[in-house]
Amino acid sequence: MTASVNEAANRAPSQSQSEDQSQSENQSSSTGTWATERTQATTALVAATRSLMHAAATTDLPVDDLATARRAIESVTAELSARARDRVLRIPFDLPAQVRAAGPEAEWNTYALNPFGIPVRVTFDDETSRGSFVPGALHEGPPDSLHGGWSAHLMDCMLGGLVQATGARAVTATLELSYRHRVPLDSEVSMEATITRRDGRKIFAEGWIEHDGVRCVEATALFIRVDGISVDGVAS
Ligand SMILES: CCCCCCCCCCCCCCCC(=O)SCCNC(=O)CCNC(=O)[C@H](O)C(C)(C)COP(=O)(O)OP(=O)(O)OC[C@H]1O[C@@H](n2cnc3c(N)ncnc32)[C@H](O)[C@@H]1OP(=O)(O)O
Repeated sequence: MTASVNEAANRAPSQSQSEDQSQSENQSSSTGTWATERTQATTALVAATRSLMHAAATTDLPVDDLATARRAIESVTAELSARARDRVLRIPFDLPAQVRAAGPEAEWNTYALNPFGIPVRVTFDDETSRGSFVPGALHEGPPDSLHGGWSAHLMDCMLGGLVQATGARAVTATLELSYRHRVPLDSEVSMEATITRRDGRKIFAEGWIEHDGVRCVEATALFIRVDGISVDGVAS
């Protein structure tokens, strides 16, 4: 079951070669026909780009080699930009809900289509979600520690993704974090999110980031339902 959901999460729309591909891909997301070669290829390209970002920021090669590498990267950038969309590909809005419905073994791989976001493997169990990832050099704030802004990104994604997985069209109204301990780099951290209360359009949730049994970051958030707004997909 996990495999089939992940395959779906990594598949793309079927009209990848059409002139109007950007619109087709974004609009097809709510119909379940988005799974084709394009999203798989984009997922692989995004993963390679993430590795490139890490390598570019941490390389210790001689300076002359850096100029050579830069020219190679600029060449690939020009090639990819020859035909571009305005926005990144979006996942279907209901993908997290599909994963949640598939059971606690099924995984949602976040940010498969956007190298800027932190990719997290998320599982759902009723009104709780869990995820893990290994922060690295690109995520550093204080020395050897996760930047607090990335913690906020992670918590918003965990809590917001859980809300989305319950089928609610909602946006974050407030997100409050307590940074209790630094989050070290290069070591796996675990995360959890739970919906704690609903009150009309309001959905309250809380979550945390934990390392080695220590709860480093705690978050509470308020989401407001915006049911009148129709969305085909979301960029995560
Ligand atoms: C963005 C547009 C496209 C959306 C498409 C569909 C979305 C489905 C895709 C989801 C994808 C995942 C998303 C990931 C999480 C993000 O990253 S979301 C992005 C960050 N968040 C935003 O951009 C939200 C910006 N803010 C807003 O759009 C509006 O302020 C809100 C939150 C919708 C509220 O505006 P409103 O609908 O006019 O609500 P309003 O009637 O003023 O208030 C309703 C109630 O909420 C309370 N409330 C409202 N705001 C607050 C607040 N900040 N603090 C405390 N209470 C508040 C009010 O006091 C009121 O309470 P009651 O009086 O009923 O007790």
